[in-house]
Parts: sequence; C-alpha cells; structure tokens
Amino acid sequence: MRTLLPSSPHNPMLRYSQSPATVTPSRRRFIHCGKRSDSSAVGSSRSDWQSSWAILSSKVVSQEQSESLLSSVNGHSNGSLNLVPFDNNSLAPNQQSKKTTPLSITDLSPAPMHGSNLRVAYQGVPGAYSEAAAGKAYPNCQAIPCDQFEVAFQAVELWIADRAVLPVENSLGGSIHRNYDLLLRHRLHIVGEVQLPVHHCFLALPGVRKEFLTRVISHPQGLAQCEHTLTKLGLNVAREAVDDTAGAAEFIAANNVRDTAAIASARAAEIYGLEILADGIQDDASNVTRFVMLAREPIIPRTDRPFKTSIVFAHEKGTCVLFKVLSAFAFRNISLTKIESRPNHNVPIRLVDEANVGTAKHFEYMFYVDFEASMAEARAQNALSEVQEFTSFLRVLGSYPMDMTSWSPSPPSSSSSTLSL
Ligand SMILES: O=C(O)C(=O)Cc1ccccc1
Repeated sequence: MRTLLPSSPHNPMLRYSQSPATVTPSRRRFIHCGKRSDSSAVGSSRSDWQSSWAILSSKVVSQEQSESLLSSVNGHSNGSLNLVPFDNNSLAPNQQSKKTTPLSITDLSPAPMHGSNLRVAYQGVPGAYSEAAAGKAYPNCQAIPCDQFEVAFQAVELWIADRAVLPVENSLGGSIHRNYDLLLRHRLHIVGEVQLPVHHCFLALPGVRKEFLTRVISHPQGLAQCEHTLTKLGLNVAREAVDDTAGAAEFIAANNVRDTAAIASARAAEIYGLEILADGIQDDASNVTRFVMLAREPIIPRTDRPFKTSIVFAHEKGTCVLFKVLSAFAFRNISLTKIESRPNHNVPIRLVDEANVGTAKHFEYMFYVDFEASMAEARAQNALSEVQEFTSFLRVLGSYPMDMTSWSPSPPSSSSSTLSL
C-alpha cells in the first residue's frame, strides 16, 4: 500500500518516526483495600486479567483517577484528599450550598462522552471516516490526524492524545486484520465502540470526465466496499490502495492528478475541492464500519446498560479446545458477536510428529472474541475463569458500552450527480 502524502501546512499530522521519543509510559497502580497491585502488565500471565478486572469491578480506581474524582466531586481544589466527613453547617454561608455528597457508582464512571477537550488520534487526514467516528464518539473533541495507526497508538501511549480511534471491521469489507494485530502489540484498552454508516463517493477534479480516468485510489476497505459498483459502472480503471480515503482525495487535489478518482466521503470532496461524480457507491446501502476507542486506562465495567467485552487468547494443545472455550460462553447464555483468528506471531507453526505417518504442521492462532456481557457480571467472570483453563494466553482488551444508537442508511449528499454510463 502506498503512502501518498506529506502533511500539508494547514493539516499538520502526527508522523511515524523509526525512533519515537522514548517516554516510559507511567506504570499505573491500583489501590485495593490498602494493597497495591500493578495493572500495567500486558496480560501474558494467567492472572493478569483477573487481578485487574477484579480490582475494577470492586469499584476501585487508580490513585490519580480517585484524586481527580474526589477533588472534582467533593469540591477540593488543592488536590489533597480529605476523606473525613464534615459538618456542612460549620461552613461559611456562601459555601454551605456546596453539599458534600458521597461518591456513587456514577461518579466513578468516565465523564459522559461529550469529549470536549479530549484529544483523539486517528489515522488519516481531515475528511477520513475515522475522524467522523472520533466525532461521533466524542462530540467536540480535538481530532488529531496521524499518518499511521501505529502513530495513533503511540500518541496515546505518550500522552499526546487521550484516545485513539481504530476501525476494526466493516459489514461489507470484513475485518481490518492489521488493526487486530496492533491491539495485541500495544497495551491500550478498548473503552468504547462506534458503528458508523459509511457512505462512499466517487471523486475527481472538477471537469474531469470518467472516460479520462485510468485509476481509482482509496483505503483498501473503500475499494473492497465498492468493488461491485465499480465494475457495474463499467470503469476500466486500476485500483490502488492508499493509507486513507481522505488522503486519496487530498493527493488528487494537491497534485492536480486528472486521470485518477478517489473513493472517499462527501466531506473529503468539500475539504479538498473535488467533484462528486457518483454518490453512494458502496455495494450495499447498509454499509457500517465498527470503530473501537482506545485509552491508557480501562473503564469501570457496569451492569446498568448493555456492555460488550473483547478478549484475545491463544489455546493450549489438546482436543476440541476452541469448542470448549466457546462452550464456556454458550453454557452461560452469553452471545458472541465476533470471532476472528490471526496468526500467532510468537509461534506461527507447531510441528506434531505422528509415529509412522510423518510430521503435521499446525498453524497456531490468536483468537479474538467479542461477547455481549460486562466484566462486572459474575457470568462473564466465570466464563473467563473457565476459558483460562484451556488457554495458554488470555487478555481482556476491554469491557465497554455497546453502541446502541439507532441507525438508518445515510442519505446521499445534496451536491451529488450520478455518474453517466
Ligand atoms: O480511510 C479512512 O477514511 C478510514 O477511516 C478507514 C476506513 C476506510 C473505509 C471505510 C471505513 C473506514
């Protein structure tokens, strides 16, 4: 896949460097009943997920979280903790209205997702769908364009951003496999999901006619989601994959490329001054991409609204292992919403010698599973206890509210014209 673009002056972008500044991510410590336990391990040992989720489900938060919560909830301004209840009547009259209320579970939840001042890193340039997903998850956030997903992850790890937004799957194009691998390579936690209707447009420089087109460029998902429509339109164009849809539009505009069209959003057309030759060219009107939001800290799972939990595991040797793992959820009536397998990069192949028959080469996998339950529920905790019996590696990627927003296919943009055939 080609990377087409330098970042333009109006569009500063975080860029990947081979030797990123090495700032050691702070190791968070959780306080639990006077004890501290380190939750920053990646989860390679069996008990990591258990300790961190047991701690979280006991409504205990990190020291920093609890300090800032207490200072904002109880009205302290100097950051010091004052946990001793005090008599409100002893305060000066102008302070009496600021009643001290006990912390409740809602205080311990992340701030409502209004997102103002939240810095959200995404891959691409303005007009990318990931930028729209950031805006849907955190309205009024400050979206930070990054030239690669790797950079978006690092931006959060190095405290340059508060969240990263990552597309993981699409209803037409399927899983975005590389991003699953990234989830495993990094230590960030999934704290939310957003399902975004994706409405693709066919864009070219103003005045360009489709007869002159020799090439169409887009993110691989953009090309995959419009494959049949492109064929139906009878365009004899080469498909070329680039890093992001809006970057494709920017490239055409910045380089005055007249033989190339981009598949991107109507907003990208507007930003980069391209004409919409055809609108809604995705192969299915109900084209939805699922994005996950990532943060340095997990959120506290709840039970008062639908939650989803994402895990990744590698299985032990043995028979019917995957079946047994999945049964742990079935027996507890926990629905799975997604299962994905990726090569286990640590052990890609296992050789099994069968006497007199030869050597079998088993491919080894990492399995990613999403299930509909919160880690605050006993049935989810029990299911995972059982799962770990059959697995050599288990990590909870996150337990987060499901995106339940009502959905209808997005209407075509008003400035569109249909491609003439
Ligand atoms: O390239 C983009 O705009 C992205 O955000 C990735 C993507 C591409 C196509 C559909 C959904 C997300």
